[in-house]
Amino acid sequence: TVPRSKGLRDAEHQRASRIPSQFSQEERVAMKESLKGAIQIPTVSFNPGEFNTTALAEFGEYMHKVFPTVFRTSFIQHEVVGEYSHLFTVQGSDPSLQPYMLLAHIDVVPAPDQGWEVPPFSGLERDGFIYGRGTLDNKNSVMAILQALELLLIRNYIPRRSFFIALGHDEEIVAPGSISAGVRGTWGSEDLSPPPGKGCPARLHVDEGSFILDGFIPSLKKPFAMVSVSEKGSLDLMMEVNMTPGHSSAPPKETSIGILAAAVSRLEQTPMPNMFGSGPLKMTLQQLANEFSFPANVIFNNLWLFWPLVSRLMERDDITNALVRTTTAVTMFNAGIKVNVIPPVAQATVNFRIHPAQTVQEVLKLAKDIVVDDRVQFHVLEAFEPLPVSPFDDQALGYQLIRQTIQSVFPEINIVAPGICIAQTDSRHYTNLTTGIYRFNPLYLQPQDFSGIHGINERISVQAFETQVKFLFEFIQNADTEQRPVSHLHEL
Ligand SMILES: CCCCCCCC/C=C\CCCCCCCC(=O)N[C@@H](Cc1ccc(O)cc1)C(=O)O
Ligand SMILES: [Zn+2]
Ligand SMILES: [Zn+2]
Repeated sequence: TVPRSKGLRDAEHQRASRIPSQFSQEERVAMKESLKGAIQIPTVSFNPGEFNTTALAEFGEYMHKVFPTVFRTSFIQHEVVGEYSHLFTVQGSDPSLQPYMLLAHIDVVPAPDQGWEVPPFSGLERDGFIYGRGTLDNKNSVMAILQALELLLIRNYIPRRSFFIALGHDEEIVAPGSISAGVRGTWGSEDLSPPPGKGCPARLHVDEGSFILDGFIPSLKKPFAMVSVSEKGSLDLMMEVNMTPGHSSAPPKETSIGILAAAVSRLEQTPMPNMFGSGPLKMTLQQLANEFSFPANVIFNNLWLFWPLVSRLMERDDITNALVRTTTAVTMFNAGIKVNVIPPVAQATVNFRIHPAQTVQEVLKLAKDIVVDDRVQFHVLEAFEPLPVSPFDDQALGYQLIRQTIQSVFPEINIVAPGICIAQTDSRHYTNLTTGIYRFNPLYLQPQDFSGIHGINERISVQAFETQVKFLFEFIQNADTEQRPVSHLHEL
């Protein structure tokens, strides 16, 4: 712990130099217009190596235009990494303080027009919401981080603790993560304990990957903040059936399409085992137990007895089901060359999101045991193991900084709980550099909002975006604390 005198000075310093997170009406209008402009640039990632490079280049110029102070501040270094990713190094006044990293991504998934109330790249504002692809995933974070920094700099802020802002351009494709590869390249090290002066100096990473969750669990009436201290693994498995093509007037009993469709159907009809009780979920629910109304509070305070009931209830909803098991999503099916030709090949791709209690190999074996057809070939396209759990006890400074900022910006939220991200984030590329990886977007999220992520009518309220800027404005200042991680190998 920091000695009292130093701690006191630290607190006094914090009080004396604290910049209030109050923004003028003009600044609030400007920040929402900046987000709209960002949404209008279609920075779509399609497949590995298939990006809208024109839009990505335009976005780089756009950042210079809307955040001029960030780009002209002498203690901020900006580097373009991997052609379209951006790494900002903000040099603090106290080099003895371990730096941290804020992550976000510029690229978005495609958004066909159909189903959208407004065109997905219009950035139109309706009833207090800004609509568009990337408003939640993840241009809101890109713009909020840079906006908060711009507003701090305009108010003559000088950070004490250095930090990095890593804005990737390929998060939405399975890539080596150009920004992380670039960052590692910049720091010249791949390992957790590099020689002095080498390696990733940032021991705290904050990325997308959770929210203030509102309405995801029946009988839990109050929203709570879940900070993801881990994330599920993933396995992209391509299944293929090859057969001799021929005239469709004399077809075999089963074609390659029929064989593969049956295999895929067996996978869909046979969910992976329910792993409730092993992984961060139990911790999340135990922290929430007393927030539930009766009798749920009794149930969640006695999971040793009621866990079979809880695990069954959580299976009923797609989102909470994703917390208790490895999920199976058949996302691509390609086959056939012509209506009167027996199809030579059929391919299907299955996207598994792996529960922390399982491994890639275990899921692969389970899938083969479910398909149980040696005419089906298996090809692993990409795989990531579930990530380690980052420290979240009272000594974990990174987690505590996030918790502290949540409580100051969202005073109405009285529960901050660790949890797991059911999706993947760019932070998966940094696990060999630090264990202090946290995923949290300071936004309220309701189930219907989740359907907008990679779906239709993705939107963010103007007020929520302003609050996200406020959160980062506060977080960056909170991180200036002189408190240091305790010696027992804790990261920030
Ligand atoms: C106990 C309370 C209930 C908890 C309810 C949880 C609700 C959902 C909350 C957060 C989900 C996080 C979604 C935002 C981050 C998504 C980031 C993303 O889309 N990542 C891609 C990365 C990827 C993976 C595989 C690929 O081939 C390409 C990209 C993703 O799809 O995961
Ligand atoms: Zn994302
Ligand atoms: Zn995404």
